[in-house]
Amino acid sequence: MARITLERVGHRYGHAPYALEPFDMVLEDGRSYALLGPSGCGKTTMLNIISGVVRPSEGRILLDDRDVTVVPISGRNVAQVFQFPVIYQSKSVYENLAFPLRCRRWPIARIKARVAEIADLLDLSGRLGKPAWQLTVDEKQLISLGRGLVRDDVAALLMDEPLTVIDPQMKFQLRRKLKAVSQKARHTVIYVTHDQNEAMTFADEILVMSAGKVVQRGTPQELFERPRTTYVGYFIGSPSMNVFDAEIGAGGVMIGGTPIAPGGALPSGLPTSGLRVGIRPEYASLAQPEDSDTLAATVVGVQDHGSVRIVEVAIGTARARLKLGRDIAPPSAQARIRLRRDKLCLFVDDHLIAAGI
Ligand SMILES: Nc1ncnc2c1ncn2[C@@H]1O[C@H](COP(=O)(O)OP(=O)(O)OP(=O)(O)O)[C@@H](O)[C@H]1O
Repeated sequence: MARITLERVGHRYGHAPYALEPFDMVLEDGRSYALLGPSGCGKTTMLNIISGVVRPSEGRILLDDRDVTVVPISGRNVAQVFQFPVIYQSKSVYENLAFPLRCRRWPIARIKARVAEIADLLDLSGRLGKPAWQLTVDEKQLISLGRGLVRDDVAALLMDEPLTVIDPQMKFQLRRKLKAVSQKARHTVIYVTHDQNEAMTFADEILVMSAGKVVQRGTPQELFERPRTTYVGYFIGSPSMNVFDAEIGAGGVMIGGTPIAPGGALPSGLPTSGLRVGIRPEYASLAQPEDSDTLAATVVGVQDHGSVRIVEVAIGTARARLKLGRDIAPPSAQARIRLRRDKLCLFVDDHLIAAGI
């Protein structure tokens, strides 16, 4: 496996604006990374630059200490799995899985053992003798995944939305298996997805992208607790972070004239405008009678999500959502809301300046 270094790598397609703005990044050997962001933000471009499908218009790429910027895909020793199955239809499942190993001239006994291991992991053991064309589309995609995983000597394993065609019931289980096998092999994995749950369960670190830039990288917990911008607050979490316009007054940070963290230590030199407060729906609750510094809210709607209820409220002109356990009775039309002050995020011009006040 390899450490991947991107030095001032940027890319434009022809004369178009940057699809990927020049940036520096090191992806550590043996870790798994998810590239997460909306359509068109540059995820696939970054993946293709790392694989060698796209030559960046600027910058250098290194696999460990080897500069591979102009080395084509065939010379980079990377495995790829795409959104849709890429397999040999006329070959058997066994032959499809064994093919990358035969190309590396592995001994037959070792090939058999490795194919058996991967087939077992992906529940393909009973179908090894079948021609691939006889399988369903999600079974074919399992073969593609198997072909990506079967070699344990690749520099990196690159996956572009690999579970798109997989049955939703199977996705969760498969994500766990993919993570287990890549951890065991100490693969350096880069996994492109739109789906934050997929990113959170699969990756050691998530790279959140927006408009050709990596706007934050971190563990799922770091992105959840300390989003560097309101964009990351909105993008990570379900429902997304509540963000309110706020002001500084005699009572400290205030929302619509109500102090929410009186006496809290505030960063010095706060501007008088552009201040916003973010709170995750998980950290907002219905206030108890003894709570002080609570916000008056009008309940707008309640959605039942099985194990939790999402309660939407209006606080002055702002809207917010709360995530309440089923053991908590849904509120009546008027409610008071408490925000956990240790979980408040303070943003100036949409950039985080303090978490917990
Ligand atoms: N071959 C190409 N030629 C010209 N422009 C391209 C090409 N491939 C991508 N782009 C443009 O580059 C930008 C980034 O695209 P990219 O496919 O990397 O984004 P993405 O985040 O992977 O999107 P999606 O999730 O929809 O696949 C987009 O504006 C896209 O239109």
